[in-house]
Amino acid sequence: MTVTRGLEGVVATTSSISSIIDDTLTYVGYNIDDLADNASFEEVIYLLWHGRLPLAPELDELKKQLAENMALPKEVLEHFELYPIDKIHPMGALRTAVSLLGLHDEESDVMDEEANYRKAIRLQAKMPAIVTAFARIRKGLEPVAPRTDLSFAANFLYMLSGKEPEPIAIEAFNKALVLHADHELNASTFTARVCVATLSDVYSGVTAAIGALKGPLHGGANEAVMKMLTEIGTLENVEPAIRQKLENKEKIMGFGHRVYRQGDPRAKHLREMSAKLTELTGEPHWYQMSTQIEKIVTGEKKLPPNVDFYSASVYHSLGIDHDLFTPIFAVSRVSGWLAHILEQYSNNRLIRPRAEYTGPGMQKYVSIELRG
Ligand SMILES: CC(=O)SCCNC(=O)CCNC(=O)[C@H](O)C(C)(C)COP(=O)(O)OP(=O)(O)OC[C@H]1O[C@@H](n2cnc3c(N)ncnc32)[C@H](O)[C@@H]1OP(=O)(O)O
Ligand SMILES: O=C([O-])CC(=O)C(=O)O
Repeated sequence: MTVTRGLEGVVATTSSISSIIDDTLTYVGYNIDDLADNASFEEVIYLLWHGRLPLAPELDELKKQLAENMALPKEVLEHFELYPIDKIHPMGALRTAVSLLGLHDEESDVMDEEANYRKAIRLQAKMPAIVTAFARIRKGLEPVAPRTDLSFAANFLYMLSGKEPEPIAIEAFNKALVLHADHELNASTFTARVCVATLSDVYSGVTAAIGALKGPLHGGANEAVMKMLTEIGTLENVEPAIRQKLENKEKIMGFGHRVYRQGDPRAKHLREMSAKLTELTGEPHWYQMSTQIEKIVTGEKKLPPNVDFYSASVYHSLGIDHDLFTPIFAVSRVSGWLAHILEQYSNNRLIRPRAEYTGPGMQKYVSIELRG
């Protein structure tokens, strides 16, 4: 047996959803730069789920279905009262709420193609309501009901703050959702595919994926970036703090990537947004500190920033609590998870690799009184 640590470079499936070839990311053949500059998140959802861009009536229909399915069942809203909401991480709450949603979906275990598509719509639509309701309830505020006249991006910001968002905030948030939607066989998407390849249900696949995204080596890195920026605090502190971290062999959050070598094509869009938004909020130091960190880390370690690095200062500038950054990643990435789940069902085979055993050789069972 040859063991490839972390499955690096192992091709585990075929997929027609997204590809990373020579550091270029495409969704169904469309370059991410093109989509980031032009597409609405709803169009991207359609693209990932149907393998083509929608015609106008198809997009209208998807928007209508999403809008109709955004509100949460009362059982899910009420469950936030069951735990000390101000002490838990919102990714834990999201993971539990999605699992609970499955219990209140009569079609949860219906395994035909159409039922699975309907569940995909319901889950995609309800993720923003879960994250924003959690964020408000823990501050003693009432959840805000979604509005059918707002886009997906605008609705998220509206449900979070209770105020109609500015056009620039909607544009930035839509772009962030487009950039995070899918990414080939990343850890959380692989998790979702492994789960549903046992012919388990859609809710189980997404619940498992949320668990995988939560970790700081994956989606949890965006929150960790903001923590690092906050701890460093000022532009003057950047140089000594980062050099110290590198000397201590600490990982600098938001840098490096398993697949990209020259750089993550999504980072430049987020860098640009970070420059614009931090200027507008009167906090340009977050952007200046970030570019300074990038200069040192790329210079010293040849490691370029990934999608999580500049998204931190972008979300901060939109007034979003730092521990909601990873749940927002999930609000976008669930579109990719669902596309992969539907693709997995359509051509399923159990995913079950092998492990090379490195434990002790054959041993004889000794009864407990004779051990020691
Ligand atoms: C959406 C996303 O999931 S994007 C990734 C988000 N995660 C992060 O930003 C966390 C920081 N980055 C990392 O931990 C890694 O770069 C990962 C997890 C993204 C990729 O990891 P891998 O491909 O497994 O690379 P691995 O962790 O083995 O690193 C290889 C070498 O580069 C170094 N390295 C990798 N990333 C970093 C980093 N961010 N800072 C400092 N050194 C790093 C490692 O220390 C290691 O050095 P060594 O060979 O001297 O021991
Ligand atoms: O692909 C990966 O390994 C991680 C990543 O960038 C993503 O999930 O967007």
